[in-house]
Amino acid sequence: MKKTLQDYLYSLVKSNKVKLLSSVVITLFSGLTRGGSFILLLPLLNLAGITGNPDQNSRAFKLTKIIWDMLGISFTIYTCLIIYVLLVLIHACLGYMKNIIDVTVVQEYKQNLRNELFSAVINAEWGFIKSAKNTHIFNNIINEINNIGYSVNLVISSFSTFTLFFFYLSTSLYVSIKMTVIASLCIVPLLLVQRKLNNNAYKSGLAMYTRHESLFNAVLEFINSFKMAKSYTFQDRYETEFRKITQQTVKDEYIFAKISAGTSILYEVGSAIIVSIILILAIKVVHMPVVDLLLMIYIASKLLPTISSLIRVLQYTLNTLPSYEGVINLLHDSQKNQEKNDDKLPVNEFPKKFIKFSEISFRYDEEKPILNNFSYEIEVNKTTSILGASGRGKTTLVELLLGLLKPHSGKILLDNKDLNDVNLTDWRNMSAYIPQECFLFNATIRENLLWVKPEANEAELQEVLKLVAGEFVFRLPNGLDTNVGDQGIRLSGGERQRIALARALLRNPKILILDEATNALDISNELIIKKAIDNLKGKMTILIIAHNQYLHEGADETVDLEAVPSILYPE
Ligand SMILES: Nc1ncnc2c1ncn2[C@@H]1O[C@H](COP(=O)(O)OP(=O)(O)OP(=O)(O)O)[C@@H](O)[C@H]1O
Repeated sequence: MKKTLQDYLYSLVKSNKVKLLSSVVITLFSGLTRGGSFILLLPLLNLAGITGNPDQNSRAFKLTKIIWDMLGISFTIYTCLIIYVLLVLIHACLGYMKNIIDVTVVQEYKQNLRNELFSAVINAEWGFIKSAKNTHIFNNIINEINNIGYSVNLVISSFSTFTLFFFYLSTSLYVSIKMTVIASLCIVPLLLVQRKLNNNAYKSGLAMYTRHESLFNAVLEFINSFKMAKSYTFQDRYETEFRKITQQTVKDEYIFAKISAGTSILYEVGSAIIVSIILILAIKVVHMPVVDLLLMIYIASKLLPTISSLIRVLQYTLNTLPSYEGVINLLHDSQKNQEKNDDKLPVNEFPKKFIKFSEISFRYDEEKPILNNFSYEIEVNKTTSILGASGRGKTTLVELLLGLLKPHSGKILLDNKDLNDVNLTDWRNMSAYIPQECFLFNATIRENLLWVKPEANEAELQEVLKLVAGEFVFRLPNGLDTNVGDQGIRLSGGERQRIALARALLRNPKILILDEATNALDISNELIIKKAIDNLKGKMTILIIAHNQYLHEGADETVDLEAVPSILYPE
């Protein structure tokens, strides 16, 4: 906890040193002007005769007089009031500047952290992303960083409380060292009790972090399975589950509120006791002058709340520390699993002869090997069918070929280049992969198509749509400008697949991979797709995975994973 807190504060300081320093300097000046205006009140009371005749022994009076003499102005009630108003004006302007700087620091800190995390996640290996939980990534990027932002805001705002704390402390020391030491000793027991509350604040933050993820999970799972949930009439089940989580969230918040309120009580009562001790000692033992005694009480009544407010900032920071831990852990894990491309060989040309799986072994986990010493050679510009029962590893094979997954041993050769040594961006730019669940953005059909080739013209779009039986688009009232809804929900499954196929062809790939890409189509549309694929034969390398037999008809080669003895099938 202590180490993470240090790392968090260090990351904050490192994030924007100049602005943070400006904020501290402004806070210092702001504190001085505020303190100055407050100190002036006592000599003013003296000068007005409210606290009796000017008490020449009062330290506050002497200090003000020294400053007036240095400024070369006469020490009257009028000059005191003019300086007082001026100080308040400067204080307000500095406060305005500080607010602007603080907001910028918080927003820039959040923005940098969020950008860094997003970039690390998006550049991480597919194998890592596949094993991570979507809601974990989603919650950290969206929610937890906002949470950290609130804490950053509080930490920065506490600079002014810090300045005030040091100001009151030094004034208190100036007025009476003895009394200040006694008051400080009285605070020690409060700080000891406080430690336990701090630990509880961190633990409650951990519980809240887990709850946030459950909440995101519940919402996302419901959204993703909305149709199913409705058709199975499971709304009640979802609702009960959701209510349970929100109820637990309220409990977590309640626990932290209790910790925070407990701290307030501790310091409120503690302050009253300390002020009473100071009063008795100042009157009965030290025999302080009246003005200094008033000043001392005033300082104590101000100093103790600043300590209490600093402690509450610390507590809130500890409470949000699990958010920081979560974000940083995801960031580091993603960075450890980055796809490294910079030092790899560029792939300027598609392989001329073959793509070869050479003694490939792969498993997701130890007990479940998918491929074991698998070897196979795909001839370039040929059409290869990949056969095998469900769960045999057909998609895994394709993901290995695209470099999305890494084999545990063996090589994938592009002619004689090892896929491991080549630039994967170059390699993937030559391919078009249409997975089982084709993804469409919540945008128009045109925007979905242009995603792969922004410069494509209208004729190109129409051509690829015609190739894959996509003419239905032209009959839609808004044609290519029809919005497809979330994940293409406003289209039928078959229509979605045809758009995805058109998109793949628009890319003009060197290798086309169809992974159950037509399983939602009726026979007549599938025949049109088959004809389109037949027309592409010989022009590009094509891999077909399909449960439907006749899509494989006419393929140049067939790899039947059922018949490959070197494959250890999962049980
Ligand atoms: N991320 C993962 N973690 C663990 N096991 C996985 C993971 N992804 C896939 N598998 C397992 O690996 C095996 C092969 O999966 P794969 O998707 O490659 O099969 P497939 O032949 O394409 O199946 P289908 O025809 O049903 O799509 C399956 O048993 C699957 O459960």
